[in-house]
Order: sequence, then structure tokens, then C-alpha cells
Amino acid sequence: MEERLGAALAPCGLAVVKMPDKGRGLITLRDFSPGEVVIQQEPYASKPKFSSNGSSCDGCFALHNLKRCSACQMAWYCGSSCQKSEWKLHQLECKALSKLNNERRKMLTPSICLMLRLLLKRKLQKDKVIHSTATDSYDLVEALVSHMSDLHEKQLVLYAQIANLVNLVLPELEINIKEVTEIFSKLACNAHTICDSELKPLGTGLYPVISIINHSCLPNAVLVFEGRVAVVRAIEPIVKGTEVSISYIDTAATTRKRQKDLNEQYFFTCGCTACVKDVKASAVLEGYCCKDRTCDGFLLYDSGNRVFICQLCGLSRDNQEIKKLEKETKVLVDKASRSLSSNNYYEANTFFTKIEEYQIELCHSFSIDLLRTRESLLKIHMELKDWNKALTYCRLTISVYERLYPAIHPLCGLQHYTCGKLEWLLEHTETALKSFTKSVDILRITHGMNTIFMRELLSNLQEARREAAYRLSACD
Ligand SMILES: C[S@@+](CC[C@H](N)C(=O)[O-])C[C@H]1O[C@@H](n2cnc3c(N)ncnc32)[C@H](O)[C@@H]1O
Repeated sequence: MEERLGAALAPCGLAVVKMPDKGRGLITLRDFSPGEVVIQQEPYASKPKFSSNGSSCDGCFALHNLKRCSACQMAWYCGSSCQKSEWKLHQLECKALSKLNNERRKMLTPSICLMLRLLLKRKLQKDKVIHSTATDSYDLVEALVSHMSDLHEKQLVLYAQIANLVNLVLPELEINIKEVTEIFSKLACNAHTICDSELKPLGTGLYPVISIINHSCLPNAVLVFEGRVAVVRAIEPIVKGTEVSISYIDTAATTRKRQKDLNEQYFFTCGCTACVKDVKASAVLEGYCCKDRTCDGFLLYDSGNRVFICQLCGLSRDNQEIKKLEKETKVLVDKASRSLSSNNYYEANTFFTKIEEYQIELCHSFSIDLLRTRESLLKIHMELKDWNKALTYCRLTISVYERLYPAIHPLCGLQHYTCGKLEWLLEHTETALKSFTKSVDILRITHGMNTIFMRELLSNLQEARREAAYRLSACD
């Protein structure tokens, strides 16, 4: 398997190597430039997010013109070509699903659905109904890390229970419960959430070659999806002999939070530069602001004197005052989240606006908490179609994104795009043009140029250019 994979990857300028303390990793055999596709892969198995009114096409993850499989009512296709391409696998899946009563169907979580597909594909490849290739074979799934020995016993029991359910759905496969328990454990640290171009989740997929890529909080590549195809693009020059890295988590968090997330799901301690050197930056991200509003310092707790001290001007801030504001904010955050999840945007707006007031009093301007509040306010004002306020919050988030994420990051590109669309709507043509340009500069690297999404962005940019030129000539 290793040799076959090596032979398939070498022409793409890649090799799999064993790395100290990381297991396997992917390294480059040639230089890659920013925006270049390092590797792309179809999933070994994938499953769109389920929703009763149709999610995305099971074949290509398209979102429109979906029709439900009339037999099982659980698979969706955008047309006959996708239905045909999925038929060999869906034929078996459909037979199994059609037999289930409603109670059993409700128990089919996304990871169970993904597991059913994975096991069926393995069977079809074994029976040579579907061909296996060097980059699409069950051997690659077998080689994935499972971290079984790191799992808590409770988690193992849970996986074993779900494996029993899989056995009930596919009794003819006579699955080995221990083996399926291990595959569930592999899915937890190897499967990827498939997202659309705007990073909205569409489903889950297992890409066993892309899963060889290790994590860094300062990655040199980014993983995006074109339909259900996973595409890894370089976001900076990657010279020959370098390890390719992507980020497994949202890196807009303090080092402590990132380490916790990575440890809980992936069982390792990240040793990247951001994790080793990031102490001061982290303190700013979760830090309180100075009492003197003209000072940009952040505070650290002085336990001896029970006060917070500004690290820039030395001014102290009373612990009690901070605790009081924190407590009041927490009460509001719970209420605000409830209003938002029940789509009560007017009420959510009132709560989040108050939270923002408290956090401006309390937190440093780069604080993650303040950023999350402003992201919620952006979402709320978009829903309420208050474009002016939405634009204000979009701009406020961009300045923090630019500090938190690398210069080339999909979220920065997408936020500039949102900003541009709002400015365009408000007829701020000049600034819209600047925002679209910034967005294209970033997203052409992370997303490539050939998707419908990028074509739409480029057409918006062209239109803004034409309008700006027209306005300029009208002034002459
Ligand atoms: C998706 S797999 C990556 C490939 C894996 N190294 C292998 O041998 O198949 C994720 C696992 O790789 C390891 N890993 C990934 N990034 C790492 C890093 N920066 N440092 C240490 N281990 C890492 C962890 O064991 C993690 O659970």
C-alpha cells in the first residue's frame, strides 16, 4: 500500500514520511507557490448533512434541483448523472435503509450514515464491483490513526453501542464490532467537515490521503472543498522538502484554547511557533483592557495585591469591578444565545448590544469574546436587513481577523467580500471596489479561480470597477 501510494504521489511532487512525534506526514518533493493545488481528492465515503427538506446532492454536494430517492427517501440527487454515479453503492444502502422503521431511521446520526457508506464501499471494492486505486482503497483507511488507547472507556462503550446499531442496519455484512468501534474512533480524528465556498458546513467526508496532512496553527496550506472534492492549496511558498500543514481548528483562539481543542479531539500537543511563542498574544486575546481608555495595554492579574495591572502603563483595575461586569455579561450571553437560536433577531439584538457595551468596558479591543459578540451582531443586522449597522460590525470584525489569522486566510477573504457586498448595496462604490479587490487577492489563493463562487465575486468586482470608472468620468 505504502509503495503504491508513494508511486501515485511522487508525480504530484509529494511523499509520505514518518515524522518524529507526529506519525506520518506529507512532504513536498518540489516547490509549490501560493494558490497552487498541493493535492485534491474525492472522498472514500461522504454524507451530506441530513435535513428533511433535502440537504445537498449525495453525488456532487450541489444544493439545487434536488430530488429524493423514491425508495428509501433518504438520499438526494441533483440529476440522473449523480444518481447513476452513486448507484452501485446506493443500491445496497437503499435496500438496507428501506427496511428501517421510523424509530430506527431517527437513530441514524451523520457518523452512522458515513460508516454505512464506508463499509459498503469496502465490500464493493473487495468484491471488485468498484475498483480500488492507489489513492482510493480501504488499505488507506486501515492505515489511519485511531487513538483507541487514548480514548476514555465511556467513549469506547458509546462507539461499540453505535457499532451494534450499524450491525442491525447491515446484518448481511456480519461486521466485527471491535473493528467498527475502531473505525468510529478513526472518523473522529480523520474525517473532515465538507463546507461550501463560504465555509458553511454541508456534510462529512473521509479523505484518507488528505488525512495524512498534519496540523499547524500557522499552516502553509488550506483545505477547501469544490463540491465534495477536497482541495489543499498552498497559502505561502512551500519549498521542496517542507512538511505540508493545514489547520484542524479555528485558530482564532488563545494558545490554551487551541491546545485544549487539539488535545481533546486529536490527542496531541501542538509544538508550532504560534503555540510556543504566543504567550503575550494570547493574553491580549483573552485580556481585559486598561481603565485608561486612551491606553492600548492589556491587564494581567497581580494575585498578591488582588488587582489587575495594565502591562503598558501600570495602572491597576479593581478585581471586584471586573468580576461584576463579567457576571452581568454572562447572564446576558445565555439569554442572547437563546434568542439567536430561536431566530428572535430583535430580542437577540437588544441582548448582544448590551453585551457589547459591557465588553467594551471590560475587554481589550482584540478580545475573542468581543469579536464573537460582533460576529453575532453582524449576523443579526444582516437578518434584520439593517445594512449600515451590518457594515459597521463587518468592518470591526475585519480589523481583528487581520490580527488573528494569517494574511492569506479564507475567513479574511470572505469577510472582505461581505464588506464589499454591503458597501455595494449602500452605494459606497469606491470602498466596495477596495473590499472586492482585497477579497479577490486572498480568495484567488485559497479558493482558486474556477468555481462558480469565484466567478460571481469576479463579476461583482468588474461591475464595481465599471461603476467607479463611470462615476469618475461623470465628475470630469
Ligand atoms: C489526521 S491525522 C494526521 C496524520 C497522522 N500523523 C498519521 O500518521 O496518519 C491526525 C493525527 O496526527 C497527529 N498529528 C497531527 N498534527 C500533529 C502535530 N502538529 N503534532 C503532533 N501530532 C500531530 C495526531 O496524532 C493526530 O491525531
